[in-house]
Amino acid sequence: MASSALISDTESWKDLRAHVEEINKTHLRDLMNNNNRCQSMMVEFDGILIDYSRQRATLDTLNKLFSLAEAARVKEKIIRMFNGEHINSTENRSVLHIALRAPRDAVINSDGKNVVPEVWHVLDKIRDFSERVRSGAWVGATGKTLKDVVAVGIGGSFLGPLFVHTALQTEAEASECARGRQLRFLANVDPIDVARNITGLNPETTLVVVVSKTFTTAETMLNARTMREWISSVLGPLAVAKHMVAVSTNLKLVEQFGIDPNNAFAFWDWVGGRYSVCSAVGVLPLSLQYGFSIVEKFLKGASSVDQHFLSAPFEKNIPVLLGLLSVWNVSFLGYPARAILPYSQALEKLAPHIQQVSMESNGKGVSIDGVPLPYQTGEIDFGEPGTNGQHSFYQLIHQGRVIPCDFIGVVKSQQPIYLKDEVVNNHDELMSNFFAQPDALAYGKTPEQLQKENIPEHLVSHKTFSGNRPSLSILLPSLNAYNIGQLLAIYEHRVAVQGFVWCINSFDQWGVELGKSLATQVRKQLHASRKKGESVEGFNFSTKTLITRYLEASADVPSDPSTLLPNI
Ligand SMILES: O=P(O)(O)OC[C@H]1O[C@H](O)[C@H](O)[C@@H](O)[C@@H]1O
Repeated sequence: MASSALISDTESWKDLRAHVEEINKTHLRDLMNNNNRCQSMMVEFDGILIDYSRQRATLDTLNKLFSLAEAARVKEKIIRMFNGEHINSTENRSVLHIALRAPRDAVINSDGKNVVPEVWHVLDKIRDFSERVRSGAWVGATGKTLKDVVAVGIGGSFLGPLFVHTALQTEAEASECARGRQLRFLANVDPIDVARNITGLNPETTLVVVVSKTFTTAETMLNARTMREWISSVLGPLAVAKHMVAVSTNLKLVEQFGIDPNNAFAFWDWVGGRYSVCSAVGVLPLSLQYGFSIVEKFLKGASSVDQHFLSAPFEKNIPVLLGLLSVWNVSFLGYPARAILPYSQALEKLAPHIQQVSMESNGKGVSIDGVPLPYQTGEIDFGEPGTNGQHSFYQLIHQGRVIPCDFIGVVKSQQPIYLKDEVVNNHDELMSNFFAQPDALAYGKTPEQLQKENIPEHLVSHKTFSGNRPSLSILLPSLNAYNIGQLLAIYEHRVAVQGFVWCINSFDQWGVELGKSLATQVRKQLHASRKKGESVEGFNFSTKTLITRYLEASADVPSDPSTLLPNI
């Protein structure tokens, strides 16, 4: 395919389009009868088992998807990514989050320079710093150990670390290492988030980590100034040096903010924000909480999947298979959404993190060459842990819209409970649902079955399940730091594969800019109206009315600085 031609004009794409008719003739309950098909739709790597037999696909579909991958030059694009080529062309950058978790002796070049030694230089610095803080060798301004950490950051500088932290919190080894310590995340510029995060904390024993790739993000910088104020109002301005550190690619702005550059942890422009959890963005706060050796296991898990992604043939390549199946669901079967359903409370922040990774990466309107696309890219990701979701939105998934689901289960619970009078243990109960739901979606329930059960006639249609609803099952052996790293990398690379097939740039995010610049205009107006009494001008009727109402109705809100600190 020539670089400017559209993937949707290729024979492979057209072939898949035509193939939909074929697939529409078959119900999943019939496809599931073919054991050979099902067996070949299971793939295993490094302890992880993926079962995609409940996708509305046959082996023929898979072969056609492999042809599409060839037409889109997916293999070549993967290699270019690993080789550090500037595949993020609109920002003229490499995309090398894989280098963040590469072994110390690996060689990964960006712009002719091996980046691995720099990565390990920062990792060693984090190991050293986090050990000093945890052991009490580094103390706060009043000589007390810093046992609590508030990580200030938003978007990619927040969601990934929050996901990993939430997943590790109940893991036996990690929680033992975190004993007596707290890690909190301040993301939203909403003052309520400030209040919630500092309530119960003492500045004397708190370390604030300001995390921002650019160090210009409005919300993060305001929250960082608020935290600086919180510390210095109690401990004096000199205490900031002992109580605030930073993670950024922009070390100049870190220094201007007043954080000692020696206490700044660098990363690089070849790390996209939403792909940055394996950089100091995640590694620093997580090492402070759990110790570096736990976080190193997380990096190793991710690295193992990186190697698999680079080297496994497509037929056995988990991120490639999952990515191609997502393209099949979105672009050919026409399903615009995907539900991420972990049967593990520890994975409750997986869906919010993948939402950003996937939707910010692949929600694009033009090809990587800037050509408007005649097909939709990206999907609407959402999710909640099971079984909670079953009692909430699953009704729609079972009888309303068709939404391909990712079911994620874990063989060994982080916190097993065995009650002596119960038939099954608590984790078995959870997993019974994990195994049952995909079949309920795939098979459904026919009117004939209901009639045999003597269901009253007027309820038969209400109780009918059409079935034929696709899902895939991901079974992890356990949920430790290593497995969490594997899961992360599977999703990251899957998103990349989708973007490679759709021929978009999955590594920029121009779509977030417009709203930000309009907010700047509003911010100026709020300031001018409040301080100088200027009337609201330069907005459309609707926005002017709303802003005016806001200003008028909030005129009596006190502006005494002391009221900005928590009141709960
Ligand atoms: O890390 P920062 O530079 O503060 O950026 C934080 C976030 O804000 C931006 O608006 C982008 O949408 C995100 O991709 C990014 O992760």
